[in-house]
Formats: sequence, C-alpha cells, structure tokens
Amino acid sequence: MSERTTDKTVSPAIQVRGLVNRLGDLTVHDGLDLEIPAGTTVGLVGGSGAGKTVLLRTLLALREPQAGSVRLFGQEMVGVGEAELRRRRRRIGMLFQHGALFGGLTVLENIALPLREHTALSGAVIEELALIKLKMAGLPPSAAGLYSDELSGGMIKRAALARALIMDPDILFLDEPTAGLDPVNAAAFDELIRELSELLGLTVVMVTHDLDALWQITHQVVFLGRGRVLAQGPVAEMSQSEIPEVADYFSDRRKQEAS
Ligand SMILES: Nc1ncnc2c1ncn2[C@@H]1O[C@H](COP(=O)(O)OP(=O)(O)OP(=O)(O)O)[C@@H](O)[C@H]1O
Repeated sequence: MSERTTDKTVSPAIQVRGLVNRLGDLTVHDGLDLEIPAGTTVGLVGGSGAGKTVLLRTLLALREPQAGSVRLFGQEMVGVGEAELRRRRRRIGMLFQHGALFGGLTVLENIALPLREHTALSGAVIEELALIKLKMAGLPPSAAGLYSDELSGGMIKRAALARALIMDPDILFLDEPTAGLDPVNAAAFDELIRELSELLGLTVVMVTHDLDALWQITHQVVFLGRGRVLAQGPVAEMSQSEIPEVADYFSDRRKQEAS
C-alpha cells in the first residue's frame, strides 16, 4: 500500500475556527480548529460519537453551531441567510451514508435532479450532462432507465456519486461511502473516488472506518476526539501516533480487519 502525496497544498479549501457544537447537555465540538488544503483528500476518523457526522453537517451548514467560524474557499458558512447558503452549497457535493436515491425516479432522473432544481437548462442538455456523469461514475448507459430497487449496492453508490457531482462541485463530502459494500466493490469505489478527485481537482472529506481507504486514497487523516482535532497528517504518520486515542484506534481497526 502506498501513501498518496499532493503538491496542491496552497490555499485552504476548508477553514474552521473555534467551532462549538452542543446537542442537549453534550458538547460534541469544543473549540475545534481545522484546515484542509484545496485539492486534498482527507479521511475524517475518530471513535463512535466523536462528532464526525455533526462536523460534516456543520460544514454543509445543515446545522448552526453555538460558536465558531466555517469558511469554504474563504466564504463564511455560519450565520448566512438561506438563499445565500443555497448558492454556496452548489460548490459542494454530498454523498450521504444511506446514499439514497429517490425510489420513484430513474437513475438518470436522480442524477439530473439538482440541475432541474438549480438551473434553467433545457431538458435535452440536462439529460446529456446527466449521462456524462453516469458514465464518469462507471455505470453503463443501460443503467440510466433503471429504478433503485433494480440496482446492486455498488450501482446505487455510483449513481449517488454521479448525482453529487452533477453541479461540478469543488468539494465532495462523503459519509462512510463504502459502508455495506463487499471488499471488492468497496475497493473499486475507493479507486473511482481517487480517479475522479484527481481528474476534477476536488477537495474530498470522507468519514470512513475503512483502513484500506485511508491508505489507498487519502492524503491526510483528521482524527477527532475530546471535541477537537487530536491529530492530522498522512496515514503513515498517524498510524504510528503516540496519542493514546489515535494509537488505540489504529490498533483496534487492524485487529478488526484481521479477524
Ligand atoms: N440530533 C441529535 N440530538 C442529540 N444528540 C445527537 C444528535 N445527533 C448526534 N448526537 C450526538 O452527538 C454525538 C456525535 O454524533 P456523530 O453522529 O457526529 O458521531 P460520529 O463521530 O459520526 O459517530 P459514528 O462513528 O458512531 O457514526 C453523539 O454522542 C451523538 O449521540
């Protein structure tokens, strides 16, 4: 396994400062700072309940934090009106864990949906653009007219990825993208994300528990714990960390994957 390197380490795509998220009595993030350079693929990891999903939702401005600043390509996402947020979110693609396609729509209609909602392009152009993304996601043209209950798990993920990319985002957020896939399909999907992120120059933030994905496709790992970023760096460095939570995480994952 080799570690990915990047020379695209210039301006930050994501800059988080002093983030506080409280849910009821629980302080999930307690002054979290994070910087992610443009063009990097980052694996967001940490124990169960460490606040990975809450962080993704905050980055997307799907939840308003109690304090702090979130900037995507220099643009603030906290305290911004809904109309402006909708515009800013067009630069973001999101693949949710339960990557859901709308059951009443075909694959092509699902992929095309954001274009129908956000643009005034003609139906023919939208269809053409959706077909390009379908092919980019490694689906055959014959999948275009199928419904989600006619697709394998891997095909559903690919269709959801095509939809996440339809607006040509700069940032792609993925929440456990290979959960539920067998190892062969998971590795193929990881490889697709790697190829597309390079081709499109994407900044990718991926919540994952999959060590193979961390080694194969990330430039950096961000480890969340105690309400903040406990460590950040290339996976080869992180897997040797002496920070107890990080060391335990990598040793536990290795044991789980070996069993
Ligand atoms: N809507 C909510 N109301 C109350 N508590 C919540 C809510 N959403 C999340 N939490 C709590 O916030 C904490 C962080 O949740 P989050 O889903 O971000 O963790 P995670 O790191 O993604 O965990 P996992 O790896 O298990 O998915 C957890 O303790 C969770 O129970």
